[in-house]
Amino acid sequence: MAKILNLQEEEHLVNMIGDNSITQAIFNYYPQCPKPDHVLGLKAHTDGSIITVNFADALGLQLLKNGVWYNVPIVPNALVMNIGDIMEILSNGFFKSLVHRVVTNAEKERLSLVLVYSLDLETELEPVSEMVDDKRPARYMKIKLNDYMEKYHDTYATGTLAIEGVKI
Ligand SMILES: O=C(O)CCC(=O)C(=O)O
Ligand SMILES: [Fe+2]
Repeated sequence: MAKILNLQEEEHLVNMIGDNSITQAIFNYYPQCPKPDHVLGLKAHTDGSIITVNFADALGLQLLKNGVWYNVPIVPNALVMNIGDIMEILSNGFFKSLVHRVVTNAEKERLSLVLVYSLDLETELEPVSEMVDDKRPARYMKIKLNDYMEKYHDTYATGTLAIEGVKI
C-alpha cells in the first residue's frame, strides 16, 4: 500500500505496526432468519482497522458503492480484504474505508471469521506527512487511536460513521 501511495519510505506503514498493535479475531454466527427483509445480520458500518480480512461460508456480506448495495461473492478458498478507517486517515483519504453490512438468509445459517488488524491504542493517528501538501491539506484531524475507538463505538451504537466525525 505504501508503494501505491508512492511513499519514499516504503516501510513506513509496516513500521507503524509494533509489539502492542492489536489484532482482533471475530467469529460471527448468523442464524437462519425467517424474515430477511426485516432483519439485518449486521448494520452498515466501516471497520476501525488498517485492513480487515474476512473468510465466510455463505453470501450475506454487502458493500456500499455510489449508494447501491452489492453482494460480495463467495469464492472458494479466497479471503476478502477491505480497507478500514485507520488506512483512510493515514493515506489522507487516498484509500477509502469500506461501508459494508451483513444481510440475513432465510435458507441457511452463516459463519464468518474476521481478522481486524489495528495499531497500538496509544498511536496518534493522522495522515502521513508525505500525503499532505498545499494542494492536498490534511483532511483528517489528529486523534489518538484510543480516543478514536471510543468515538467509533459510540457512533456504531447510533448508526453514524466515526470517520465522518474526524474529517476536517
Ligand atoms: O460477517 C461478515 O462477513 C462481516 C462482519 C463484519 O463486518 C465485522 O465483523 O466487522
Ligand atoms: Fe465490518
